[in-house]
Amino acid sequence: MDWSAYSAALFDLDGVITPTAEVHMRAWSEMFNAFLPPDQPRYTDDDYYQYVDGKPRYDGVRDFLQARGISLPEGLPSDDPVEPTVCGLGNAKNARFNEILTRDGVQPYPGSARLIEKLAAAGVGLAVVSSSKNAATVLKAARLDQYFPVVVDGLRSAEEQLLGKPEPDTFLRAAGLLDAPASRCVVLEDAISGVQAGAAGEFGLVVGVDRGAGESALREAGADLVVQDLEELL
Ligand SMILES: O=P(O)(O)OC[C@H]1O[C@@H](O)[C@H](O)[C@@H](O)[C@@H]1O
Repeated sequence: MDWSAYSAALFDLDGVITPTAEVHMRAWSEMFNAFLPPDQPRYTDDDYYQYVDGKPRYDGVRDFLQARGISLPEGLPSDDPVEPTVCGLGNAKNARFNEILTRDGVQPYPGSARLIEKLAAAGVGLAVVSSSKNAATVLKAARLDQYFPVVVDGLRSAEEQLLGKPEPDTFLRAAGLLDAPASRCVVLEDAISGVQAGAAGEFGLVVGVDRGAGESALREAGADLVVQDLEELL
C-alpha cells in the first residue's frame, strides 16, 4: 500500500495488533455463560461480535443484557465481581481476562509488528486507540509500547469523559494529539463498533481487519478496505 497520502495510523489494539480479542472473547463467554439463567440461550461468539466487541467494558455488558431483555442495576466500578450488576459482571470478566493474560502472555501478530516497525521508520505518526482499560498492559507485554507516543485507551477516555466506540471521539482525540488532520489518518479496526467509529470520524481511510467479524459486516459498517492481516498493508 502507498502510505504517502497519510501522516498517521490509528491502530485498534485487541485483534489488530495482538490476538487478545480471543482472550477477551473467552473471558466474556465464560462470564456470561456462568451468569445466564437456564431458560436463556447460551452466549455465543455471534453475541460478542454483535453486542460486545470493541466497546468499553460496561457498555458491552449493558448492550448484551439489553439484547436478551435482562435488566440489572448499573452498580459501581468498585463492585465485587460476584455482584449481580452491570459493573459486577464486567469486573468478573476482567478478572478472568487478567488471569489468562498473566498465564499465557501475549505475542503480537507478526504482520502487525512488521507494519508498525515500517511505519515508525517512515515517520508516520502512530497511536493506539483502544476501548480497553488493559491496553497499556497488553502493549507492554507485546513489547510494542515504545512505538506509540499516543495511547487513547479505556482509562484515558474515562478520565477525559470521551464517548466510546462506535462514536468517533477516541480516534479524533488521538489524531489531535498527533497533530494530524482526520483526512490524513488511517484507522485500522477489527470490530464493527470500531469501524463505525472510523467511518463517523471521516478519516482518510478506514481499514477493516477481518479476524472473524466478516468482510461484508465490516464493509457495511463503513470499511473502505478489508484485509485478513496487516501484512497486506506493508
Ligand atoms: O474490559 P477492558 O479490558 O477494558 O476492554 C474493553 C473492550 O476492549 C476492546 O478492545 C475489546 O475488543 C473488547 O473485547 C473489550 O471488551
